[in-house]
Amino acid sequence: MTRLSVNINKIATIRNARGGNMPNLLKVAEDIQKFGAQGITIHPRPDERHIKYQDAYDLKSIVKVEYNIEGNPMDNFTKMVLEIKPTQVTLVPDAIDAITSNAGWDTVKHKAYLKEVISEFKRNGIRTSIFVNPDLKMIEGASKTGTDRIELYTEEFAEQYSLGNKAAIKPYTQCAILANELGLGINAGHDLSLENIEYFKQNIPHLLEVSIGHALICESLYDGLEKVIASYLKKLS
Ligand SMILES: CC(=O)[C@@H](O)[C@H](O)COP(=O)(O)O
Ligand SMILES: NCC(=O)COP(=O)(O)O
Repeated sequence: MTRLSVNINKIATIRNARGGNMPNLLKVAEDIQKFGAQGITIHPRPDERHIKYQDAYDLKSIVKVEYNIEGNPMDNFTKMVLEIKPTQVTLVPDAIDAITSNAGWDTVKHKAYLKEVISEFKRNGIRTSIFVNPDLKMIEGASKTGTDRIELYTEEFAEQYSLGNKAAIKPYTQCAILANELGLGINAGHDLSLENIEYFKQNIPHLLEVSIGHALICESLYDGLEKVIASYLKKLS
């Protein structure tokens, strides 16, 4: 089974548009869990344009399933994660002003740095995952950082799949096979959707978890969160 972790950044985006508390992020997180999602993901960014750091703290007592916090391990972020102690931290090498995540780690170049931050999180009982492009060298590099898992960055797959290029799955499959051989757990995310998730799941062995936000919230505008989450769960079972 592959677990579904729902990224709720976009709920906070809508809330922040008016400065009030509608929609109520905590209530939505509770409902998403009630609808069967096995995880809640947030990706607070330094400008707090969607998830605010305070949200990350407030969610701690609300999230009863896996709590996954994503971000670049800069000082404020690291301090917050160490205080909250979520189930998992996913390290993403975002630039401060990135519109959204747009690259994985260079796990060879940043091996020493990643090793250091990963060991600090793990010492505190937090599972680690690092965001990587589907590149065998980066998977090999990841295995030398001590991380528990990798998150395959799926934007390129999603883009190519939408254009009809199903062969774009190949590097992802190869990376999943290698990651599993090297003892790494496999997560994936970015631009996954109801359209592409089934094909992705069928072609990625040992896929433990997907985190999905943007498309899932857009799909829910038409069909509602409960129905959309049920559709993902069916495709991931
Ligand atoms: C790592 C990843 O792919 C997602 O967390 C994505 O970056 C969502 O972030 P935004 O909602 O800010 O686009
Ligand atoms: N880690 C990926 C994530 O949390 C959601 O990405 P997206 O579905 O919003 O592109």
